[in-house]
Amino acid sequence: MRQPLIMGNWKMNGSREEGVQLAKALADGLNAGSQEVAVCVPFVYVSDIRGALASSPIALGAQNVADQASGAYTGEISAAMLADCGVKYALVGHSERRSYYGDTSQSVANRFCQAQKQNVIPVLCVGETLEEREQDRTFQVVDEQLDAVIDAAGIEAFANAVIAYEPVWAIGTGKTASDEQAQEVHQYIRKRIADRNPAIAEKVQILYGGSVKPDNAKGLFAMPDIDGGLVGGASLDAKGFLQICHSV
Ligand SMILES: O=C[C@H](O)COP(=O)(O)O
Repeated sequence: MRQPLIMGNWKMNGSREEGVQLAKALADGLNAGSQEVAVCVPFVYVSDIRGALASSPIALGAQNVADQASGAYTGEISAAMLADCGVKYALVGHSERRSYYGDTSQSVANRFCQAQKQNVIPVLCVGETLEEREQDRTFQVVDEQLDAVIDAAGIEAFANAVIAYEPVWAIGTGKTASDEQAQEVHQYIRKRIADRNPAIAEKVQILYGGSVKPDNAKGLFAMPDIDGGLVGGASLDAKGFLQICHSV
């Protein structure tokens, strides 16, 4: 049985004070349940949010991690620095990183490996654009994004990683994949992992991301291969995010 995981991704939003208030509201409002909850916050607020979450089970995540261990890489944040600040998860390969900042499959694979070396759990984001879906290339795109990491890190690395399927056309658009559309790709990803290692496939959490809201979370999370959500916009509102967390 896989533990459900609900992860908020605050992206580049909010002030320090707003982040602390949001974290405190989540800590106060979260009912004990079977699910794990995490928030991926802006790097500069990691320590403040860590303080606000101190007495809660909510885990801390980062939105990216450097593809190198240390050195002259101006502006980058290493996995060791994240670990040092109590960060448990780091997103790698979010579509906004791939499309706006040129993160390649190779650099995503390097980020994944760097995170694992420091015991930060990488959350590998994969997903197709609308154009790719319309060209019937969804599975091919997901294969390429997954394989780059499997080739670099080895399939065993997925025993300690999370995958997030995020169709780019559903991110921040209000258009959610239907429960069945999302399940189809999640099942495909799990099968792809199972072809190499069935035990790891059974265990790996695969989250859905793309306009998850309080009113669609329950249906998505009820699908057999959807183990929770990576929630963007709706994670900025404590009441709505808590409703999503309580939907599993
Ligand atoms: O990381 C989260 C995803 O990009 C989804 O964002 P969204 O819930 O605003 O569509």
